[in-house]
Amino acid sequence: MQDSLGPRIIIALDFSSEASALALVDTLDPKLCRLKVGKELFTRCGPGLVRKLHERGFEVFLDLKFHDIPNTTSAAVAAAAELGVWMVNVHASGGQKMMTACRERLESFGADRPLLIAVTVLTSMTAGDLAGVGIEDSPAYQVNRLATLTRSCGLDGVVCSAQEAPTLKLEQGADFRLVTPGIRPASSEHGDQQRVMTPAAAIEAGSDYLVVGRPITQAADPLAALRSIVSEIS
Ligand SMILES: O=c1ccn([C@@H]2O[C@H](COP(=O)(O)O)[C@@H](O)[C@H]2O)c(=O)[nH]1
Repeated sequence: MQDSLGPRIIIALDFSSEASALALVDTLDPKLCRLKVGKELFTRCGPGLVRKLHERGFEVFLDLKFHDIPNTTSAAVAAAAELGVWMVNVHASGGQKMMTACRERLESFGADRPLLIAVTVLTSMTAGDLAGVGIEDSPAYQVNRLATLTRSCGLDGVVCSAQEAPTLKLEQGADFRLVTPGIRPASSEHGDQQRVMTPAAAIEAGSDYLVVGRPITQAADPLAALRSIVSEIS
């Protein structure tokens, strides 16, 4: 699906080496997808790998989920902006002062700044997992609470599951970006994901960007798996 949002699929490059990540990337087309670099690949390969993805024409979501004091976190998102990434994220549970500091720090990058979004409740978590960290509310309630805080700090959107997307689109507005992992084509195993949805249902629910990892990266033919998802949401 191509519209004003650009490619809606973000492939999670959860690989343990640059060689394995680039072997996949070199089969892909930047017109069909963006790429996500997360904690393992970035910790192993660093900013140089992000530059190689940029050289190949891909926009990069740097998914490091920063969570620290405002001074530290805002400096980290500025470093991501200097790297030229398309999107960067923090944890909404870092709170109002941390998120506001990050948003303000990115203002100096003007129109070239990355999109800044916040993680609400991880898609691997259930109500029971939330209770285990002292939150007795449902995932849907907690996601909406953190999304409201995120929007009030002026961020561009949140990471949530597609199951929460219909409520968030209504309550937070159409322009507030919803980035949804936990995407599972009907035939795919859920693995550690708990709050899941199929690609077509996620778009129908109001997701702006679908984060897809293993259903593509572990497929026998990753490009065919990507094309199948692009076709499903078109
Ligand atoms: O709530 C969240 C936040 C981030 N992720 C990340 O998305 C991908 C999902 O990969 P799959 O293989 O499709 O499960 C992965 O990189 C996570 O770190 C998430 O799943 N949920």
